[in-house]
Amino acid sequence: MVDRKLLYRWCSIRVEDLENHPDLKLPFRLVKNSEEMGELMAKELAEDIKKANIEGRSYRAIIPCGPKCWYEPFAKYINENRISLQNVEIFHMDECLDWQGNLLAENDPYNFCSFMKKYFYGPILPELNVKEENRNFLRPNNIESIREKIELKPIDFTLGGWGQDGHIAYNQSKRHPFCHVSIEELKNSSIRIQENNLDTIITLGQRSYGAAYQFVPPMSVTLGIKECLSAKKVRLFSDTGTWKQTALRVALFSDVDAEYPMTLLQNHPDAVITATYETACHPISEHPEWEFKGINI
Ligand SMILES: N[C@@H]1[C@@H](O)[C@H](O)[C@@H](COP(=O)(O)O)O[C@@H]1O
Repeated sequence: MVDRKLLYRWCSIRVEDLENHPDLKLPFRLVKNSEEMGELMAKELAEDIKKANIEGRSYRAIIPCGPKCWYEPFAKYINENRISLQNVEIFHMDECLDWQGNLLAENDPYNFCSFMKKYFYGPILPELNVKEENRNFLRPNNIESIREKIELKPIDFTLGGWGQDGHIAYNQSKRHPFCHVSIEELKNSSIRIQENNLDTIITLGQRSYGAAYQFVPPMSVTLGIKECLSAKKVRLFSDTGTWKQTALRVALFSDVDAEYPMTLLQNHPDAVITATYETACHPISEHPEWEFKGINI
């Protein structure tokens, strides 16, 4: 469990001092805003695919539903530069489910598959687009076949975001009173269906529905940490501000800790975290006068 005194120290670092901070556990990039981040995400993935095309090899990527700022620039970059995605295989990292573990309604805002069809595949020119059979959406009934497909060949790139507890895909901190998950178990976690944590549901309700947590899907199917971190490159990005600020500090400065799954990125040979200025700020760093008993007094 994260030590509160350490957490206070990490959250006290001014945003201006984060990049190149001597205590960083892994590379960190700061970008101005969503626009700059979307362009960077789009270009990094597109250029990596272009390189694979030139080398004449197929390309496999795990991608998220959110951050959302990169879909439009990605399609634009692909279309304008005529980069073919015909040899690309995509694995979608997670999907939301209802309380019985079933898929959501097609137009539910948390139906990741519907969203990705519309905003990721939709604007890409048909002759360049990823083939239908290479679009791997996670569903409650295809866990084994997706697992086998992923194990078949290495993944080139994992592009992702993170959640309030530093979850990658939906690999949340396991807070069950009777079931404890060690760092090693978390690291080897694979595709599964699960109940989402209460704090995940509350924060999603707050950000999407004016705190109406009643509309937030309570379950999910997710790639495990094992699949997500199996990629040669892992790039996590966030532009969604306050609900990601503390997880970012923990990811950047904490030792590996199962309470914040993102800290496992430290064990990856080529992982980079990128955040917008707003996401990298922290209220504690802006208020050195705040007093917390037993922590700074
Ligand atoms: N489980 C999903 C992740 O797969 C996604 O990457 C993240 C993006 O969040 P945002 O849209 O705030 O960047 O949201 C949730 O945590």
